Amino acid sequence: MQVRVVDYRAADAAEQFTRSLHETGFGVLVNHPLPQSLVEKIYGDWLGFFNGGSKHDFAYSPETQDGYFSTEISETAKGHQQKDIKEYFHIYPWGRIPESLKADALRYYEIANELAAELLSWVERHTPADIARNYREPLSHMIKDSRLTLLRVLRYPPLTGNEPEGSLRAAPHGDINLLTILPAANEPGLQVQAKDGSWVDVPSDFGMLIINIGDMLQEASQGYYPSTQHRVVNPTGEGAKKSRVSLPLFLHPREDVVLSDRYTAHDYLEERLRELGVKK
Ligand SMILES: O=C(O)CCC(=O)C(=O)O
Ligand SMILES: [Fe+2]
Repeated sequence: MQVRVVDYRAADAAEQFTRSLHETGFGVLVNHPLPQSLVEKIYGDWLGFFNGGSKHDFAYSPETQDGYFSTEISETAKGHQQKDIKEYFHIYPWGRIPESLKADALRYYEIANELAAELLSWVERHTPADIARNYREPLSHMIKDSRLTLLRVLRYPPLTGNEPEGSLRAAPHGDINLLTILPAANEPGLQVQAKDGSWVDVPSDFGMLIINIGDMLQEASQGYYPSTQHRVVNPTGEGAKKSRVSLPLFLHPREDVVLSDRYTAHDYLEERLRELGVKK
């Protein structure tokens, strides 16, 4: 399996890109409109935040899910026993954000959200009619005025050598939401699972943008767009001494959106957060 790298400016970009999403659950864009200088500034500034002590003043709220998630309470991927080796901060425009990091974070949130909405409209336009018939409302409508779209700043600390046997920076998982957009991280490690079970590196040259389908869109599209398992593997050699920073935006529908006969977005999210161990 090879995840397609598509030029955002190409005339057939939407077609190529959505085909990759249909076939693999993943797509990669180059020449996209997210400013790389802003991404790099956010990586650098937040690395400073994670290296400092004030992060503990922002301990996450289980109720609202905003704030800082330490390595101790970090997610345990669905079906796994070990916690991931990561810490992260959840940014919502209405949530708590460190004052000195706020302006850049909100600017990025807005630009990334706008691009994600455009990519979702590509997905919608390239859904076969017999599948699209079952969307309860247009996909582009599902995200309008959503308070739940979430920007996560992730920091995977350098490895100490004392990590529990078998634990990974991020164990295999599918994302919960509709669509995720993720600028390439500052270090490698992201892999996607092929249909034969093998793990394949996702093209992640610095500056590329990685997009993947989440479980909610898989549910709403009856599997036409698959939410593919992915993971972040542990580095070896020199790489093990370095932090890895990444910045996924998880595009979420409004919570009253009906995804399928089985689920509203609200019920789906609650169930998944309980499974991850970050909600009671
Ligand atoms: O850090 C990465 O590259 C991927 C992160 C991820 O898959 C997630 O947080 O859901
Ligand atoms: Fe993920």
